[in-house]
Amino acid sequence: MSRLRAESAPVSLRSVFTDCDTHSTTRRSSDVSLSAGRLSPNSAASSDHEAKVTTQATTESSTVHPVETSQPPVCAASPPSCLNHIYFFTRDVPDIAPPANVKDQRSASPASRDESTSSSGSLNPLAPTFTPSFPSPTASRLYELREVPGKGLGLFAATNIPLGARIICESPLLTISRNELHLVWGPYCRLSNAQKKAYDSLHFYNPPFMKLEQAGRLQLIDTNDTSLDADDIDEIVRDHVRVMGIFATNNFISGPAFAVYEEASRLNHSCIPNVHHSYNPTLKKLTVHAARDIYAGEELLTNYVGGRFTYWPRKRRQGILRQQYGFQCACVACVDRTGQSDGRREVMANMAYGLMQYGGDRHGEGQNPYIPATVDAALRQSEDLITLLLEEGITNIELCKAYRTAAQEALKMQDYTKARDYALNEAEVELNCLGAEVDDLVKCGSAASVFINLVEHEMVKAGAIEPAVTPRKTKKTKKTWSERRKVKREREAAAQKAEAARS
Ligand SMILES: C[S@@+](CC[C@H](N)C(=O)[O-])C[C@H]1O[C@@H](n2cnc3c(N)ncnc32)[C@H](O)[C@@H]1O
Repeated sequence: MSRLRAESAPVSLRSVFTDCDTHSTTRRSSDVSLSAGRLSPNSAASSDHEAKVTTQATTESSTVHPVETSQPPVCAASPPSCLNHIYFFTRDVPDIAPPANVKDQRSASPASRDESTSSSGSLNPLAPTFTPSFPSPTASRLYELREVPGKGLGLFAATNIPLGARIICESPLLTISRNELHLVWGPYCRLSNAQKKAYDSLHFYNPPFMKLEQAGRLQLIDTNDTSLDADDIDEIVRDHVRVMGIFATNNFISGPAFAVYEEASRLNHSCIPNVHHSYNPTLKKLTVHAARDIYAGEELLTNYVGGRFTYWPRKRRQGILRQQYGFQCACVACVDRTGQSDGRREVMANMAYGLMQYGGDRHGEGQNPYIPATVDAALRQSEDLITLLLEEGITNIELCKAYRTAAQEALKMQDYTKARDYALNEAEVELNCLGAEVDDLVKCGSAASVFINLVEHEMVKAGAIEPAVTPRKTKKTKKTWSERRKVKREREAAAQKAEAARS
């Protein structure tokens, strides 16, 4: 997570949206969503809110990029990432670019489909309904902390958790405003004793590239205290290293800041996560949602390195995780020696990059067989990307982005029904990953609900649907799409509960 001088680091997720700077760090078009949004380990995954907007290819996890510099150390993880709501393909995605000798592997892809099945065949990406199969849980606490062999502590489902359920909604324990680890000491000293105890109990890792000891000593030079002897200095440096190392290993990108959480920082990593973490600027809390149905007893696993890292091959992902967090990932995707997972991810990277190039800067055109030649081909490629994501078990913000792209291409083809269906799927995934409080995305114009309105507007213009009857103006404001959806979900959950009680 932490690194020295993160500012110079690559982009963060947050920076994904240039023109929507409510949470400035979070969205900027040139970033892709990287990771979970932590500076360090965790930072990658989650500033989901941020992640949604970005491009798919460029992001980095905040934590993950070590910066070679002689500056004082900082948070590694941070660069920018926030994954939360940011998604979308933009133009600037060099990191995801396929190598120059890229070959068209579509035909080799396990999920490739032939032309005859392209839009409506058995791999129909419209099929998923994202409907949870468990009733809403009644337990007040959905998870418990347990030891996990080889991983330290981790969080486990204490009950069956349905897709989309909010598992954690937590305020930060310690926050710093920039990704510079030396900033952690001040806020740490201001914690209460109980908070310090909680902080000190979190996992400590000292990533060698962060040179934390050097950083601690530099901080002491600043104090210029001549009364300290060598032992005092060693002890103080050890304390600084511990406090910075804990932050580096446990922080999440949290809006414009970086924060460590008492509960969420216990989440371990998987490259095929079953939960999605994201900082919610409306709630000012980190939320963790079930990205699929999770059975009681399963470990809750988030992705420390989301965004563009999603598409990286196993070795590259593992390298980052080893460097930043000091562990060897042994998730299903990382132990797959058949090459299927890596093959899928490589094809997905090429497809995502080709779609971005198609929609924007066609740099390298002619060399990249994944730049679609027509709108129809772009639609099919985005559908294939969805299929591959689903096959790989990735049901988070990257999937949102892919649905949006498919919906946009369908709209260009004036296939309004399909455009709306994909937009609705995107909205489902958004709701499952982020919850209904996406005011920041609505404000930026990137929320799924905003896009659905646009699609419906186009449908009305084309005469495909009747215009909605304009309600008489009253003082009461109209419910947003996501609010209506939330109410519907609550009703469905209540009905399921009643049904479960009856049986
Ligand atoms: C944010 S902490 C997660 C909670 C931590 N396991 C604990 O005991 O508090 C990150 C650290 O957890 C461990 N970890 C996370 N995911 C892991 C995985 N998939 N395999 C092994 N260790 C993992 C690594 O030591 C990593 O530095």
